[in-house]
Amino acid sequence: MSEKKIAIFGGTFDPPHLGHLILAEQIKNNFGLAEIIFMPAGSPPHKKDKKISSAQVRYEMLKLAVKDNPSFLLSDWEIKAKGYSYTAKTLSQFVPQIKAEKVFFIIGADSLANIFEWEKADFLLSEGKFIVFNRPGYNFKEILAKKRYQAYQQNIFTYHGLNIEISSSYIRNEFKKGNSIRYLTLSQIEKYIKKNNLYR
Ligand SMILES: Nc1ncnc2c1ncn2[C@@H]1O[C@H](COP(=O)(O)OP(=O)(O)OP(=O)(O)O)[C@@H](O)[C@H]1O
Ligand SMILES: O=C(O)c1ccc[n+]([C@@H]2O[C@H](COP(=O)([O-])O)[C@@H](O)[C@H]2O)c1
Repeated sequence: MSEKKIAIFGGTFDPPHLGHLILAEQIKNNFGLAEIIFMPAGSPPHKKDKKISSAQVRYEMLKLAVKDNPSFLLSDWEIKAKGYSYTAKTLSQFVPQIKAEKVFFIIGADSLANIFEWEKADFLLSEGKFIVFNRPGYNFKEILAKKRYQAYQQNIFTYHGLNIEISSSYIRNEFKKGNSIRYLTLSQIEKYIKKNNLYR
């Protein structure tokens, strides 16, 4: 029997966009993952001073995002956990509960570039496995050539798929300006944003 591989895709998801879905699907295909667990951060540690939508709202949007893909699951674990959503906590407390031979974290190249600012980064990179998707403006080779990354190369799996320029901040800004956000996210999420009067 082949080993079951799954990944956790953590993020703020304010809002979830097509980039998140495209990269998750591409990674699922290319790494032979059985499932991807989308994990909205309850309290994102690096967005302490930023105005973000409530965890409940971000969770509901993500529910709409994953509902048509049976391989995309959703977890409220980081939302229910107390305090900041440190990935080190998710690795030590949530990952051991998962029934799979291999568990990866999915991040974008921008997150990889900042990972040494994360809580317990050395623990994360030595005990966790990261699948990293390219992001415009970030170069895998340049990031990984830095000395601090050298010891952890065996736990960092890069995947170069499509270059996707979409970001949640772009969507929020466009929407705020009164511009259409059609085709940047799913239509049901666009409807949700309008109905709940987000980002105005
Ligand atoms: N277009 C993209 N290409 C590659 N990685 C992405 C892309 N969008 C998001 N990610 C990755 O997905 C994870 C969650 O991202 P997040 O929910 O913060 O979206 P974002 O578009 O980066 O948001 P914001 O613009 O508000 O910073 C992060 O690890 C981020 O690097
Ligand atoms: O653990 C940390 O210190 C830490 C710092 C910044 C980001 N993260 C996690 O990285 C993921 C992407 O974060 P973000 O802010 O780009 O949406 C999300 O799961 C965050 O909880 C984690």
